[in-house]
Amino acid sequence: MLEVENLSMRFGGLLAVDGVSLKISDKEIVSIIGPNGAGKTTVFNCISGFYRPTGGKVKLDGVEIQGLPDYKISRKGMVRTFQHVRLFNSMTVIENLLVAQHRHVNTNLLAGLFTTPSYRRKEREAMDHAAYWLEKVNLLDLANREAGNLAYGQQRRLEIARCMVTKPRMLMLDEPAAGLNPRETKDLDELIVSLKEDYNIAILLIEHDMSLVMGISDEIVVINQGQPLASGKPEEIRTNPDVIKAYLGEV
Ligand SMILES: Nc1ncnc2c1ncn2[C@@H]1O[C@H](COP(=O)(O)OP(=O)(O)OP(=O)(O)O)[C@@H](O)[C@H]1O
Repeated sequence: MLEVENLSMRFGGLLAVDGVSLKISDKEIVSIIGPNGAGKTTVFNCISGFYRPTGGKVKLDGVEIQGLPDYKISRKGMVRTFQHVRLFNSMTVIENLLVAQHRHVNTNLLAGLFTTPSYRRKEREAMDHAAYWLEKVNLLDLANREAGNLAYGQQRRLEIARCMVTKPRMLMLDEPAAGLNPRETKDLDELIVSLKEDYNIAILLIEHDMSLVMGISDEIVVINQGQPLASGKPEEIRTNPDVIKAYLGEV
């Protein structure tokens, strides 16, 4: 589905990403790991259209999409979360999901002004869809709370629901377990696996929690100082001497 070939990104004199390649198929979980500052988020930013890569290709179903703006990439079904939660804090939980759906579909201004039957039907569908995903991430009871008042773990789940209401093919999660307690991490683990198994979503994950990564990934890509260090199945990565050295070097 998605192929990243020889990606590079330069910021002035710093080559933050240098020759990174990866592939992800439908219904696959691929994780990008590496020490702090390795270039993981920069890879995400290049794939999701926040940066125009300096070099390399990003292909979706064989079609090059590198350099397209983020909103066009998300309309192709590739959506992401951020390292730091970005919700509309003063809106309610459910409003956050309704806005996400509106921003994703082209809504007709006139239909909205005159509240035509088709507009009302779409509104109802959006509401049902939002409620469905709130239930799935265990936030339905909190639908009318202000998003900014939710606990941190709940905000992270709301972010995932906000991606899912747009019916993506691929979800890109940037450190979703950061700041979660063990119970919340376990719930997140189950949620991610369910998105893959039950909704056929491809998931690209950046995560520092190694037990989460090792437990759910089909494939792991390791980058170090912007460059590819290793890639393979979790058991291959766990025992790879170069990977062990890169991580020990960080401590
Ligand atoms: N917009 C930018 N301008 C200049 N330098 C940047 C920019 N974004 C990232 N960098 C630099 O690129 C390098 C890689 O950063 P990046 O955030 O991609 O790493 P990371 O692997 O995601 O790190 P972490 O695990 O700490 O989040 C770092 O040296 C960082 O300072």
